[in-house]
Amino acid sequence: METSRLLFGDGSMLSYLHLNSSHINLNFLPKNGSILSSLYQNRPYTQFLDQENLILIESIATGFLNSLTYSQFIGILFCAGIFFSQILSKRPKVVNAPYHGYRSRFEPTFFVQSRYVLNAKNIIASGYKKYKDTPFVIRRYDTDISVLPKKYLDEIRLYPVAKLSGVKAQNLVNKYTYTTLMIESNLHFRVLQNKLTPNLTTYLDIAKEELEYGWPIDVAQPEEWTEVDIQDMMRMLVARMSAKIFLGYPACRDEEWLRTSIDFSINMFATAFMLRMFPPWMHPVVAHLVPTRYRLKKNLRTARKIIGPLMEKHQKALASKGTDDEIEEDDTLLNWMMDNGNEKENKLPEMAARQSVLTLASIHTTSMGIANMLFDLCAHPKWFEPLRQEVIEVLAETKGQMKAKEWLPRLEKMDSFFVESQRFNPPILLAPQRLAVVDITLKDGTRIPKGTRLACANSEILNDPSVTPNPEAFDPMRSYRKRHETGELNKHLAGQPDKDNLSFGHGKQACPGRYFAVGEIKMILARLLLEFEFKYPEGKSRPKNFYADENVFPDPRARLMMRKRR
Ligand code: HEM
Repeated sequence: METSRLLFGDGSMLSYLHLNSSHINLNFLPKNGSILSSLYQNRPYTQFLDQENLILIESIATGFLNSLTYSQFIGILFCAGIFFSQILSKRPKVVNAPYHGYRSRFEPTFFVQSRYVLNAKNIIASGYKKYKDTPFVIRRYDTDISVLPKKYLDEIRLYPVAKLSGVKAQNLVNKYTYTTLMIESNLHFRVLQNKLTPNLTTYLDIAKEELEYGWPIDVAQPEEWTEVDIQDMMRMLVARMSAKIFLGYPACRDEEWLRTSIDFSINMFATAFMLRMFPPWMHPVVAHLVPTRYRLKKNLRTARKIIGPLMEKHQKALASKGTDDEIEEDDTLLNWMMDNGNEKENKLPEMAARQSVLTLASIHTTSMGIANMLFDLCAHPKWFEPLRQEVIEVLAETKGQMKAKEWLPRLEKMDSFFVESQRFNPPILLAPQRLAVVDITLKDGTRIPKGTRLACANSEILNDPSVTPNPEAFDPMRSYRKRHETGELNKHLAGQPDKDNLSFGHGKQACPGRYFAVGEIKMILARLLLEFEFKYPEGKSRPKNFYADENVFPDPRARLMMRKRR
């Protein structure tokens, strides 16, 4: 039988394991002495354990270890590693803030962290209810998160990114998901803030061209009621529209890029989620065992293959300016990034990774927003007609031209519906999230040590009766009424962060793509409402949301029935 040996102990004690293909055989030396007695000799424990007890404990331990297979043994070592590093790792928190989520004071932290994976909603909700106006701390595998009450938001938002960083608080385990570049430079943020948002309606019109192209391809066109995967359809449409504004033609028609941009987010999320379950010291090993990380690498290779020629083309176009052979090109965000990026940012691997990161931020969040609105409409079908009528009226007013500048602010009821749908289905339960880069003391003396993870319970704030009266009721015209009753027509709109609605984050670091997202969502929903009818399949109702830590998803198995409008 083939055996291998692992040396155990501290040299003075020669003990070794014989490992064969199935089970572990322990041969401890010295043979007659006991491993425990060797271990404990000259230690104070010997006062409490006589020789007989030590031998008994040793024989139980030896028997147990002998019964293990090699892989079980490694598994146990692995779990023990995780367990102890959870206990020993340094996890800064707001000073004096209580931990929340324990069932009893004897419950091991590892159990609380494990419960958080699927049960974050209940843990955050009960913490918010209990502590509301004071900070409390929740425990995730990889970190503790100090949840701040909203009274601190005005103060927090004034801190610059160098002191309270949103990007450093992202849960992407950057080193192993190739996203360190997001921390090193904010080109992806600047392009959205300085180019996309100031030219919002121009880019929405550009995106609309791609919507029209993709419509007959991605959206089923059934004459009779047909079951469809609406989430998949929406992802594809949004991926096209994003590709159009970021990369332009022909990349926006390249099936390989569209698939890659959708898959990248899934692989990134799955990789980061897996890694967060293990302590950082295990990441160099575990990262190699996570299959989605290999897919992520493949996605990045594809991104480089597709984006490389686009970058070359832009360089050539720049060189041709003012010559007789001037090269024409699309007005893309990639071009802006190249024109405004430094040498490092303009290197192909970095640019390709950054474009991929932008798809991560934009595609799934937006497509989930549309799918959720359709799920809510089917659950409350009386709202189909008012929203549809609004679209028809706006079309009539804008003489069917539907330029974004004109229709975007007019779809007020749809806007209000989205705000309510997002209240019930936030993409994340904790927003904004920040990492304290330095020690901070707030005006009331609250101390936030460097390294503390901070967040607000956005979903709980939105569902607080003091913010949203009768929060259990799905009342999609809440923000519409609020705006018209108070005359604050430019407030309470979707995508406008305020202290009571943190769905897109808060302050200067709030989502830089939010206005584009809202525009895209309205554009797609308007056309769906004009052309189709929707309902749930027989016997089905609104699908429940899924939770993974604080992230929220619609059930991926959920289906809708659709047919062309009659
Ligand atoms: C319904 C759709 C969307 C939702 C709910 C959403 C939500 C968010 C939230 C909550 C944040 C964190 C903000 C903070 O920490 O204060 C964020 C960040 C971000 N979002 Fe969005 N987002 C959406 C769509 C988009 C789109 C369409 C884009 C791009 C066009 C985009 C680009 C980004 C980027 C780049 C960041 C990270 C900024 C940074 O590096 O700090 N998002 N988003």
